[in-house]
Amino acid sequence: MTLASTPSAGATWPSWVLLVATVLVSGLLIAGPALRRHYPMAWWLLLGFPVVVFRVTYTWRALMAGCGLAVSRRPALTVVSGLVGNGAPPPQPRVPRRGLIRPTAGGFWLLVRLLPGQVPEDFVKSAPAMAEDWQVHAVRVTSWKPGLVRIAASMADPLASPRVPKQRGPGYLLRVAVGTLETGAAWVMDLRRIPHWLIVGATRSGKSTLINALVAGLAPQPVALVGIDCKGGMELSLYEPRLSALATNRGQAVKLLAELVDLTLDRMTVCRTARVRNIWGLPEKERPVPVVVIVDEIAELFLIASRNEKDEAHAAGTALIRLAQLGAALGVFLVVAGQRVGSDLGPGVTALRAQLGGRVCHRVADPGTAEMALGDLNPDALKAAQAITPEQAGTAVLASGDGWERARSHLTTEADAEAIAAEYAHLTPVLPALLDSEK
Ligand SMILES: Nc1ncnc2c1ncn2[C@@H]1O[C@H](COP(=O)(O)OP(=O)(O)OP(=O)(O)O)[C@@H](O)[C@H]1O
Repeated sequence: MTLASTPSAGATWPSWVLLVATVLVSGLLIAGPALRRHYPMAWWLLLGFPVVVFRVTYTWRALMAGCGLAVSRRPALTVVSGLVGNGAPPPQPRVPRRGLIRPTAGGFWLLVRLLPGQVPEDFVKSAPAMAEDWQVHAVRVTSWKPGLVRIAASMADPLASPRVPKQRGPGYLLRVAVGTLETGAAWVMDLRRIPHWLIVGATRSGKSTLINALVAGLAPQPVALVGIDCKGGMELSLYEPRLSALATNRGQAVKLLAELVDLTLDRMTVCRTARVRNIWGLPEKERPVPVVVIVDEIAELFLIASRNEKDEAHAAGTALIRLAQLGAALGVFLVVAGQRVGSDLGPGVTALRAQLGGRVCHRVADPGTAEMALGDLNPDALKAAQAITPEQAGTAVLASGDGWERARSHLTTEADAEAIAAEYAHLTPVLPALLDSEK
């Protein structure tokens, strides 16, 4: 009995194999472009991914050796003395062991076990070489756990045309999907997890678009939105029907911030009386409405031109810092945006930054602003932020205590945000404590 599997040299392929292969290849040639357009994931899994797996497997050893990540098997002594192995071919160097290559929506990832003496940074340095060898858009290396690194590759820039998910209903309280992360996952600003945010970016970098997306997501929720826009309200007045209060110059801002501090202190008394540590511990009926304070152009609050302004700027800075310190537990959240944020705006800025745990850095005009936004949390993220080009408006580097990543906001135009604010104007909570400040 003969077992026909792989034809030996000189043997011809059975005609049915040739027929199936011809049908498959012609089918792919005809239906391929449509499959790729309409079912990109199926296309990627059927054709792109197997090719990539082959490429990674085939180049792994040479790549590791080329990047200096392979380790010689010879004991150091034999290398020095040349006593052993004379004439024999040298043993192959050891390369780091890799795990299964797993597909993601727009790329793949794998885990790699470090060899003795290696650290994750050795692999981070080799990421550009991996991207070149595997012909992918970018490779990111992150430390997985001691002894392991995670290598993630993306085939194309997922931020070039991010997919906008359909928003269904108001979603979770204080949680808004404002864009897409580099991994293809949703970029969610969750104010209950990270209550205060600093958003920086040069002019036309995408700050307002991000705030539009945030306001559009918060407008249908039972939250109060408060605006401080000292550029005469040019940016935030668009959402005025949905704002519980709006300050359009520094005098009003100082007053409004003082009232917000008072409101926070009142809530503190309520919590203390009820013996709970934050407003979330109160029964739902007694829980005060969460307040999200959006400050556009922080520099307008801090800039000083005369002695009189110095007192106002100081008062505004102190109130913001107090809100940031007390607010998270008492349902007051801060989103502070600015084009240029530096320590030259005054000592209050650095103190405030320390309280703003979430950082979003769009393209910036000066390295100092990127340093201010990211430097204290993730110095590695600085390079990524400085590489954002004007053509990539809306792209930003996000940093928090957990790490950093690139993301792009959904393009929410001013008209969209304005329409959403008008649609949900009836949900605007009335905050008696803020009624004194000019709306
Ligand atoms: N996420 C995005 N996707 C696509 N395009 C974007 C995105 N964000 C911004 N843009 C483009 O960049 C332009 C400027 O964005 P935006 O007004 O948000 O910048 P800005 O930083 O607020 O500028 P300024 O400080 O001058 O107000 C937008 O009109 C839009 O065309």
